Amino acid sequence: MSVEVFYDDDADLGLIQARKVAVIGYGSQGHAHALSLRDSGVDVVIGLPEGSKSRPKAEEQGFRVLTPAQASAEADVIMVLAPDTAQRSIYSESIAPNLAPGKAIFFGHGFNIRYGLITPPAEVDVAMVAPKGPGHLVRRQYADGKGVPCLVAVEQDASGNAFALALAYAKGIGGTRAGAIKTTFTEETETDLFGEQAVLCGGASALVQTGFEVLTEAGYAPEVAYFECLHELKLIVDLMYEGGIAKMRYSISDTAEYGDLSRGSRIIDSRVKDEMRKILGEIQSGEFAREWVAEDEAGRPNFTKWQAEGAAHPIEETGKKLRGMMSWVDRPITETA
Ligand SMILES: NC(=O)C1=CN([C@@H]2O[C@H](COP(=O)(O)OP(=O)(O)OC[C@H]3O[C@@H](n4cnc5c(N)ncnc54)[C@H](OP(=O)(O)O)[C@@H]3O)[C@@H](O)[C@H]2O)C=CC1
Ligand SMILES: CC[C@](O)(C(C)=O)C(=O)O
Ligand SMILES: [Mg+2]
Ligand SMILES: [Mg+2]
Repeated sequence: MSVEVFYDDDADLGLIQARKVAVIGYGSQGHAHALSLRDSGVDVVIGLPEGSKSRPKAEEQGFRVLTPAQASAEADVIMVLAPDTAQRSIYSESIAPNLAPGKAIFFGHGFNIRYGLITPPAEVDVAMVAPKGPGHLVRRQYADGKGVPCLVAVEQDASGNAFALALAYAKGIGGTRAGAIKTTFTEETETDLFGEQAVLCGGASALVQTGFEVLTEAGYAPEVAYFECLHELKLIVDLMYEGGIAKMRYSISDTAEYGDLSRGSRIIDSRVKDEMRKILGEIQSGEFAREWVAEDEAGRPNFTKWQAEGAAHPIEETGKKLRGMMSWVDRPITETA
């Protein structure tokens, strides 16, 4: 195998249990890391600004909540789980003044290090534990005795022990139950951005919406179109998750499999592949990062407009009505945060 994968037996939980961890941010990833680390016997404090919307939740869930600066001052390991676009100013205002030799700064995604927005001093460890899944499922899997795979990387090894500490952290959130893969900040950042833009989020959302539009514009019932293009996608992807595309093809009918084999490449054709390569190029050159930082600094005008357009898409109304009748869809992501 070309990568190194680490499991529970390879990680020493004692290394992170011996440290105090400040989790900066209590959103999707922050709540999952904080709750699971605490369940793993780690001393955790939360860093959130006064007036943060997340403060009541973290306090209700039994955490000491300090400002990011206070939490960073107390902790030995500072895990930055605030939005990527907020991290640069949090770092300069609250974290950097509280760094000292022997401390470690951790990230859940490499964006700010990869694009040079944060440059920690040489005397601290800089590492990453990046779960390959949404935070609410990171927590749910941990609570169910399972785990979400993580990418683990060290950018700066001041202590000589940064990788072992990062592996210990990954174990504390269940990552080494599923497998922690050793990588670099660059590989994690570029593949993560590519995956979410081209395949997992951008690609999948556009595929689902477009399929729904084609069926409803042709006069088919929105409910039928919803089940066909969105609901059933999970069931098909579950089979891929369990046994790859081969297992999915084993389970579907021959008719579906012939349609898959003969038509799939007409949908995802060479034009789509060229566009994917272009998107990867924008990530590698830093063009996407510059665009996103500028969009955020301008108050996110396009982000807000596109978010509203997505929310107003007819598939959302149809889905809301149908999901209201599905008693088995009973684990809302709001149950943990
Ligand atoms: N979402 C995911 O599943 C994944 C995320 N990641 C990475 O994890 C990191 C966190 O992302 P995510 O969990 O989605 O973030 P969320 O948007 O879900 O949560 C962000 C949290 O940070 C808080 N916050 C906002 N501003 C500040 C600030 N100035 N100081 C301290 N805390 C602040 C927010 O509080 P408030 O409620 O007040 O806004 C909120 O609690 C990112 O680096 C992301 O790329 C990595 C893998 C998957
Ligand atoms: C797929 C989106 C993601 O990269 C993730 C959940 O892993 C993110 O940034 O939220
Ligand atoms: Mg990701
Ligand atoms: Mg991501």
